[in-house]
Amino acid sequence: MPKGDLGIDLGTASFIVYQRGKGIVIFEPSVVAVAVKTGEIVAIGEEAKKMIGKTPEYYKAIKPMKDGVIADYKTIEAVIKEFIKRTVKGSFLFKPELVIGIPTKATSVERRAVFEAALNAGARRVHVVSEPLAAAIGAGIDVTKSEGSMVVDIGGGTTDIAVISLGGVVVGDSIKIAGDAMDEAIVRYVRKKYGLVIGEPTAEQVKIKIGKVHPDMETYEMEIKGRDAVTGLPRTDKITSEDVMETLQPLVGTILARIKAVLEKTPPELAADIINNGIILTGGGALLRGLDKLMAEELGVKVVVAEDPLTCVARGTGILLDDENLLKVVAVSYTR
Ligand SMILES: Nc1ncnc2c1ncn2[C@@H]1O[C@H](COP(=O)(O)OP(=O)(O)OP(=O)(O)O)[C@@H](O)[C@H]1O
Repeated sequence: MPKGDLGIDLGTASFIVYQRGKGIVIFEPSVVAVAVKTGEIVAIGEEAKKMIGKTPEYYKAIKPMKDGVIADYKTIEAVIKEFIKRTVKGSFLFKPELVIGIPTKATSVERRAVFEAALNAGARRVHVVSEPLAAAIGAGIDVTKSEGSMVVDIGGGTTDIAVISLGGVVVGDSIKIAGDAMDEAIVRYVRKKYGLVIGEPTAEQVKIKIGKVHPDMETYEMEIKGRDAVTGLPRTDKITSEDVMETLQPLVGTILARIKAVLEKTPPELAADIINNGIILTGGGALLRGLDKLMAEELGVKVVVAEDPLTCVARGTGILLDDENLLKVVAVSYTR
C-alpha cells in the first residue's frame, strides 16, 4: 500500500489516525461541532470540545460515537473526509486505502455503513477489523497463532473482552461499562457525599489523576471545583483516591464478573494458554491505578498492561496497513 493510507480508530473518547510511513498523526477527542441551521461541520476534536457548553446558539457539539458504536454515520463520513484532507495534503487525486477498527458486536449492517461512509469520504478501499483484534495486534500479539490470548480493551464507551486464536475472536463479550460510566459514577458520588455538582470532564480528571481501584495503591487528594447542590453557588471541595475506589468498585466488579464468564466459556486448551501468557489490558481504562493487580488477584491469572494502551487499536490498524497477509486473515475488505 502506498504512503498516505490510513488506519483509523473511531473511539467513543478519541479519534486516532495512523498514517502509513508516519505513525500516529491525529489524536483528538471524538467531538464534532456542527452549525445548527446548515448541519455543516465547523470543528472536529479539541477545537470542538472547547465549544461544548460554550457554543453559541447556532453551533452544537455532538459526539458521533456513542457506547463504542457509530451513532451518526453522516457525521462520521465528514470526519473521515476531514482526516483524509488533513493527511493527504496537496494530492487531490489520491484516494487512500483505509483500515478501520469497529466494535466486536457491530452487525453486518453497521459494518456496511462504515464501509459506505468511508468510500463516500473518498477512500479507494476499506478494510474493517474488530477492535479487540486490532488492539491485540497493536499490543504486539501474533494473533494468527493457534495459541489463545485474551485481550481486555477498556475504552470510553465499551469494554471489549476477547479470546483470540488463529486470527479470530473465539469467545468474546462487549459491555457498556468503561471510562464514561466511571466518570458518571464519580459525578453522582461527589454530589451525594459532598453536595457538590461537578461536570464529567472534572470527574475524568479526578479518575486519571488520583483514581485507584486497589487498596495497596497510594492515596492522594485533589481539589475539585463545582457548584453547591443547595445554594447553587460555586465552591471547592476535596476528594481522595479512597473515594474514587469506593465509587468504581461496583463497575470494576461487573467488568471482572464478565471476564470470568468469558473465561468459563473458553475452550480448555485456550484457557491453559491464557493462564501461561496472562491477560493483556488495552484502552485508556488499562491505566487505572491498581487495575492490573486487582484483576490478577481476583481472576488468578497474570495481567499485563500493554505499552501505550490508548493507541493499541490505532497502532494495530497501522501494522495491518503494512501486512497484507495478516489483513487478509483478520479484516473484511470492500471495494466499490
Ligand atoms: N490514566 C488513566 N486512568 C484511568 N482512565 C484513563 C486514563 N487515561 C485515559 N483514561 C480513560 O480511558 C478512556 C478512553 O480510552 P480509549 O481512548 O481507549 O477509548 P476509546 O477507544 O475512545 O473508546 P471505545 O473503545 O469505547 O470506543 C476515557 O474514559 C479516559 O477517561
